[in-house]
Amino acid sequence: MLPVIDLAELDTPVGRERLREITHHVGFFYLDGHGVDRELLDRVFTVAREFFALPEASKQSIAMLNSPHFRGYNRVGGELTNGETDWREQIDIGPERQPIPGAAGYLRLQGPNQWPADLPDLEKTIEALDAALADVGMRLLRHWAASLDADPAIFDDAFAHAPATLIKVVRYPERPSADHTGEQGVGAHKDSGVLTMLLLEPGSSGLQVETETGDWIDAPARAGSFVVNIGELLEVATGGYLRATRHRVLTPAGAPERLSVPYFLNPALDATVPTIGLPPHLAERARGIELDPANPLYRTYGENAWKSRTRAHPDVYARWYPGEAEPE
Ligand SMILES: O=C(O)CCC(=O)C(=O)O
Ligand SMILES: [Fe+2]
Repeated sequence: MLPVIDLAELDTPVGRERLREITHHVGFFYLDGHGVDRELLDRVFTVAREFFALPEASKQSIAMLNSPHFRGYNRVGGELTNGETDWREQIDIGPERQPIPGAAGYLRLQGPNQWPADLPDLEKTIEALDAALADVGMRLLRHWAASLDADPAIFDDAFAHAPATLIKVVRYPERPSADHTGEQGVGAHKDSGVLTMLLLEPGSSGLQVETETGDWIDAPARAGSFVVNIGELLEVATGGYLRATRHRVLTPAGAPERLSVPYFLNPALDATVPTIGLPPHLAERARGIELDPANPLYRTYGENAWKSRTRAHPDVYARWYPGEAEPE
């Protein structure tokens, strides 16, 4: 089972050291004591169910294909990980901002969301969730910084102006279905941002996490907890001391469906996450940044995000940015 950390534990040096070691070795844990209102979390899953139950035409009216900013709905099978089709439907939501006129490259990720006209509660609920989780996420980041003997506020600047949080509301249909017998709900990947807080529907399973020895362990939902994991930018910021762990979701076999809401806490698109100068006893245990030719890691969040968005949604990329280079 994944380790459990209570947020209150992190007020002590011993608790912070535990956070640091867990995220050095495992990179994933259950977070208890986060203080986010239970009723809000229930509301998130209620509105998620309502969204997925909308008629296909309503969902398609906010298709991501309409959005040069990679926002909106993707039907089941409309997304790729490692070049393979993921078996999930989802809506991708980011900060509600105007596009940047004349923007090039990753700055084109900034822009408005698409909201379903038939479900006004979705926007309100996601807004409330964003406020609550941004607060928990920033507290965690300060604890991480302190655990690495850095200034606890070292990450604050990168998030102070226009953080590029991404929230997904996801449904994995059951397996097998008439048109899908494969296991890939979402293929093995690292998250591209700083840290992810994952809300799992109570009772659900299917998430698997890769261990240091290359085995896969199950991470079922745990009542009252979020699952937290490190993204690639924290691996980069710590020279690989903290681990951006690969994970995947198997489509539910013998269970009706699975809902999840991953919350990706990301800095501003043009922010470069500061490199943390580790004290010698930690530096000697840093593994270095994983050099995977198939998955380059960038220090600027927007570059990393552009890589992951264009790879996951080649149809959106081709429609809005024809003639640009293959996704990296
Ligand atoms: O749905 C889940 O449990 C995990 C999803 C995930 O890893 C992702 O969207 O990055
Ligand atoms: Fe993920």
